[in-house]
Amino acid sequence: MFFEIGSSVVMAGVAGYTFLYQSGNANDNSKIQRIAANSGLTVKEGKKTRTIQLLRKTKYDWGFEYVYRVPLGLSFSDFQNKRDQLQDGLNNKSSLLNITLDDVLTIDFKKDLLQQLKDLFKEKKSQKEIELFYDGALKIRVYSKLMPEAIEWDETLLEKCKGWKVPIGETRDTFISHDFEKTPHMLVGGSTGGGKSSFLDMVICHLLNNQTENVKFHLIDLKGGVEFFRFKDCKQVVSYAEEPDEALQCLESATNKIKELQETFRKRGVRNCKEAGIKERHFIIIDEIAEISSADEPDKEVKKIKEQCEYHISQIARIGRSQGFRIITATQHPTQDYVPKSVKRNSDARLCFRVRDAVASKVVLDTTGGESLPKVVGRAIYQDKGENTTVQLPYLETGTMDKMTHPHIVIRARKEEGSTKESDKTNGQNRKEGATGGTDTLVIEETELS
Ligand SMILES: Nc1ncnc2c1ncn2[C@@H]1O[C@H](COP(=O)(O)OP(=O)(O)OP(=O)(O)O)[C@@H](O)[C@H]1O
Repeated sequence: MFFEIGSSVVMAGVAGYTFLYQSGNANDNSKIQRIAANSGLTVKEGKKTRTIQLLRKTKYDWGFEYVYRVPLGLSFSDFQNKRDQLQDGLNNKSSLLNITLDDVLTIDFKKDLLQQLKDLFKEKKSQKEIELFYDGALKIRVYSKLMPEAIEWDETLLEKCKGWKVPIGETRDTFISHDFEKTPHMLVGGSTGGGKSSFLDMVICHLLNNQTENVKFHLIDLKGGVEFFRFKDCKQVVSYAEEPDEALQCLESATNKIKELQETFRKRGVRNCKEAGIKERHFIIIDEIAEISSADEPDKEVKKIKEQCEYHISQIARIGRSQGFRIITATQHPTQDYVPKSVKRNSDARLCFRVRDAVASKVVLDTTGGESLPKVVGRAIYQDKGENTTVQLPYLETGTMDKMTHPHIVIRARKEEGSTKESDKTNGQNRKEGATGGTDTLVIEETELS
């Protein structure tokens, strides 16, 4: 009897909170409209003052999507500028609870009820987060669960992402990865400090560990080597560049290899590396592609080099996939000038960190949204074959990255003393690729095994 009364009280309490939560949702539309009106998102038409008008409301697992007609005279960016007001307004009731029937069923009535309720309420006390989109109508997504603000990389991700998969991150309720075998080329864009290079580093570490024997890297680090230097002596790195002329050598050697393979495939009557039984995959990774854009280059000679780089990038993106070549390009300046059309056309995967404005978002994603991401490092919109998902990327810290890289480092041949830094590196690489004409004096190649 006592148990029945107790459990009824508990259920009634929980139901009360659940109602509060649900009615919170029910009120979201009127709140959004009030916030819009109070924060000046209105236009005057004669004597009337107009604001947004609800067209439809749809419930999803993650929350609700409200679609509004925007009065003439207001633009999407007017709403984006008021994103914080809209979100804060929806959260001004401090105790919104997201408790479902499943949560209630987890309560064990034989144990300390009060403690269990306290724990449940603590866990379920939720804030709402919003995202804005525009496709002729204003869409406001109200998420009932916050995205994680930071995720530490851990070793279980190596198990979760087998084959040619790499982690992308966590959504509000699931983990997603990217499969370079299914979608080979990727464009990564976002303002400075968003997490682009850290993502590229994580991709390299994953593939070094999960595809040790099959992966080949062509690393082009135009940020002065600060990002990829730790990988340059890895056995799997077949070419490495820090300057546009070195980048050209890297890219040329990649296109030559593609053409060589095309010829072999033709002779063997096979269409691609899968049919040819080739397990090797080449990753050309370029961190900051804007640095090899010919668009604003004043120096004639350098411009020529950059134009050739663009030509090779375009070739690799267009014809490389059947030969097992994948290209990942990253930029903090996503503009039409800096991202070659062929890269965009052929990169079915996109990763867009927060960008300055809708124009930049459209360059990366072909749609707006990247400019409305919250200012959270590692937060991005992942797009695979046109479908967008907001994710929080895991962060692989430097110490762990070094530990993962260390077993793959080999001692390379060094060039004669007095050689320039650039030719030193490329000669070492060319020798590895089998090119002739190097003047190396020392040939040691020692692999440290884990
Ligand atoms: N997923 C993440 N989660 C948390 N912190 C991160 C994440 N990724 C990067 N960071 C932090 O943000 C810093 C900047 O990241 P990163 O260098 O990758 O940015 P970026 O977009 O490449 O910037 P830039 O274009 O200026 O080089 C890192 O040094 C790290 O401290």
